[in-house]
Amino acid sequence: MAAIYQAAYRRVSSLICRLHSTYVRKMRYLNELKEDDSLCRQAQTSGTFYLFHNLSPFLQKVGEKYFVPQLSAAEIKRILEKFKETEQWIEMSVLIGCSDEHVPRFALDLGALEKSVIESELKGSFTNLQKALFVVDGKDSPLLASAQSLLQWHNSHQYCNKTGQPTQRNVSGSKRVCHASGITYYPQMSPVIITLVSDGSRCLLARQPSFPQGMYSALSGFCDMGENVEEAVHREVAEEVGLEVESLWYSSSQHWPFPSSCLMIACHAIVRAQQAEISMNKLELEEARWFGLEEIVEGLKREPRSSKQDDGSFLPWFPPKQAIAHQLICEWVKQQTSQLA
Ligand SMILES: NC(=O)C1=CN([C@@H]2O[C@H](COP(=O)(O)OP(=O)(O)OC[C@H]3O[C@@H](n4cnc5c(N)ncnc54)[C@H](O)[C@@H]3O)[C@@H](O)[C@H]2O)C=CC1
Ligand SMILES: [Mg+2]
Repeated sequence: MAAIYQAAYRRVSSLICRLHSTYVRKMRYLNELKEDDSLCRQAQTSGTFYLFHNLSPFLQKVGEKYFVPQLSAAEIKRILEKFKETEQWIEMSVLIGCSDEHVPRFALDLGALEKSVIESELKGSFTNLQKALFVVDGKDSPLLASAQSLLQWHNSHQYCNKTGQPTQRNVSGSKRVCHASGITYYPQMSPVIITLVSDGSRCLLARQPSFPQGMYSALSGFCDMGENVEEAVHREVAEEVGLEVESLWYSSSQHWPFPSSCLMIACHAIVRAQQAEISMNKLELEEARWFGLEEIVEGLKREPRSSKQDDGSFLPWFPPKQAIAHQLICEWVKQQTSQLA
């Protein structure tokens, strides 16, 4: 009897497994790789690798386009042999995802090896992440950003905060453990709110002194300990421009690797048109002002290069489409235009 139940159970389980979508199977496989060291070690032999050098990703240029090559384990071994290094280096890679066909993807930083040798061998160049994110295909930039953030996290968490002893990573790189204290460290992100404030017909954009000339963006700020998203939006708007938010709603979120792993939580906020006088915090901002719809539409068309005028001043332009600030601004334009229609 028990055997009949077992057989029936196996049939139902395998049917459920087949019914699972490609996405669900992929996520379950990735989770297994994170947890199971021997499975992950085996996966490294059949996976593909994104290369980094001191946290700069490796890109290849074909014509005017930049690509992020995925190298096989065999190609990595060939490069390592050039340096008379062993394939043990592959163990320093971190798991960053997998294809729909379950080919795992890893990121590996070869920062200790001579950059120019790798570049000429693989015919490409290690490019600063800030530049790389804006020149590669849209689907590759989130992958590069999260891979670099994870590599950076490992670099800065080599030692236990409590004992000062070296921490040991698991094979996938999803955590580090201090065996002396038993503390497990997981990769961290800092929550940051980014808010496009509107008074109903205009939106508020600001400049930090570090921004490139002419660029304006939505207000942003790190969440304080214990704060929820709504409280952080209210506080940042009050702190930076002296306004009181009446209502707000969530738009979307984005992982942002600068300065190190932020989770950008994007919201729209409304302030009362009668109480919209800006009182700017000069310690944080260089300029903050209201923009009308027309000026925003013009600014969205403007390239950073074309923003400089003959008298040396700069016309306003906004963050590129890879930044969530851009999305907030486009959503506001859509909202305003639909109101006008
Ligand atoms: N993807 C996007 O569209 C945009 C992303 N950002 C990102 O948002 C982040 C935060 O924006 P800000 O307006 O500069 O923040 P902010 O208004 O909170 O000011 C930054 C200051 O906050 C303090 N701070 C508090 N917690 C911090 C933490 N965990 N890490 C670092 N500093 C902390 C520091 O004193 C720092 O100088 C920046 O890293 C920036 O790169 C900003 C605008 C657009
Ligand atoms: Mg700020």
